[in-house]
Amino acid sequence: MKVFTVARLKPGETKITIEKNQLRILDKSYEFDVILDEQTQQDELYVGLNIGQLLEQFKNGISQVVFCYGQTGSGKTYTVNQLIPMILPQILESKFEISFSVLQIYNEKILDMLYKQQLKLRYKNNEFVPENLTKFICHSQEELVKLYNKANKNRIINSHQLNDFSSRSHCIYTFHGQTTDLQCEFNIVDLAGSERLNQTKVQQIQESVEINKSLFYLRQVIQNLADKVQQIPYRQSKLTSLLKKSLNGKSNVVMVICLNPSDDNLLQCQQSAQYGVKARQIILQPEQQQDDQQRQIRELKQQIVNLEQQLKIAQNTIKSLKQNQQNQLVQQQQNSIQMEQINQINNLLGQNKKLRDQMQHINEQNFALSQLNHQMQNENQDLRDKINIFEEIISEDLKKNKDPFRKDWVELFQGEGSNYLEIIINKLQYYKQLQVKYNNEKILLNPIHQTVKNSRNQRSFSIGKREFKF
Ligand SMILES: Nc1ncnc2c1ncn2[C@@H]1O[C@H](COP(=O)(O)OP(=O)(O)OP(=O)(O)O)[C@@H](O)[C@H]1O
Repeated sequence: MKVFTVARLKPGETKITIEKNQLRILDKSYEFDVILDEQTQQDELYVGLNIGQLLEQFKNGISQVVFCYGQTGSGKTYTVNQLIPMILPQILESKFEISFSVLQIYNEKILDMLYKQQLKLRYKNNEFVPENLTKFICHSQEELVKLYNKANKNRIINSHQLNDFSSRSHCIYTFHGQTTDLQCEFNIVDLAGSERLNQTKVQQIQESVEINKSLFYLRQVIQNLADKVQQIPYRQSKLTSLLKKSLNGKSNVVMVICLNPSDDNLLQCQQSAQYGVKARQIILQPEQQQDDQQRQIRELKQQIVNLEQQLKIAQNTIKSLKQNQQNQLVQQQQNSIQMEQINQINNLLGQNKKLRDQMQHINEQNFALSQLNHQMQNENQDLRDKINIFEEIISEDLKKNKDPFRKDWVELFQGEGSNYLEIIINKLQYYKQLQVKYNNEKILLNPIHQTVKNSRNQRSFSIGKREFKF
């Protein structure tokens, strides 16, 4: 897509001829997309400039810029004045919030036409922006008309030799469209007239020098854009700086070449037409402009949402960690209680084992004791039997007056003594020892009483109820 170029002829006698979209000026031909002759009416201007389509594109967020270029008195302001009233009612019929601003560049100074103040140019986000430019938000056509008239009233107009109502400044009318995420502009640029210096009064020379200088730089920018030169010298003038965003290829551009076709202006017409032809070579790729500020706000808002979500997750994590910590504490307490219980159980088991060992030992002792008891009882019984036998024998012997210490008794207790008395004493000692060993338990039925010595140094002992003295 290229810059759309339109040639518009001001009414008047002329030698310029039109063949389809070719303009013949003197010996040269110039091709345009559309040529509007001197008879063109306002509605035909609307169609010729394709305004309906420009407005549609604007409503889709694509910026538009219409330049009116030409020598002084060629009908630039006339064209702009026809154009803007046709745009006003329709531009409000969009999804955008519309605000309106007007600025002019006069002697390289930028002036706010709605607030009458000089503005500074600031380089921001790769663009030149007039600082503090007044933008009035408009909701009705009447508001827009009022502002438009106010701006025109403030515009610096000077009478000079060539045009009694010549505008000596470049003027940029801008409709700003803004949605939450898109911003676009519809710019109408009424350039100051190019003229030859020798045709101007001396006191207006400074104005003309500045105008011609800025138009020269604009021509240079357009030449470089057409030739696809990498470095475009936008910074050389306020005009080219401000038009950078319109000419950077992302906006749709319409160039209206206004021609005053009278005979003494034919060379000027050739220069202007040549300018249009050059502009027609510029390649454009119009696209929607994201509102960087809004985009940043949106991104920041999204970041806030993300951070809030992360915060929530972190809070939940902390909560569950605390819960876990508490659970762990409870678990630890339970574990220590369980450990204590286990230790107690182990202690009890240890004690139990000791007790069982003791029990086992006691059982073994009991078993040994019962065996010993059994053995003692047997021995006791044996002894009783022997004592009974002794008693019988002794009583028999006593009856028969026989010596009770007979040798045959000793045979009965073989190995336990050499005589009856020794045998009895040994047995008594043995039973004593057993009594001491087994805690004086009366496990023995001791029928034999201890021997004692009497005053006559007689020893006696008793067996059962009997007493023996010797
Ligand atoms: N198409 C047209 N039909 C009728 N009159 C026109 C037309 N174009 C321009 N004129 C008249 O020509 C005169 C100069 O036009 P205009 O002021 O628009 O020129 P200009 O290019 O803006 O000049 P300057 O650059 O000096 O401001 C005005 O009186 C205007 O009414």
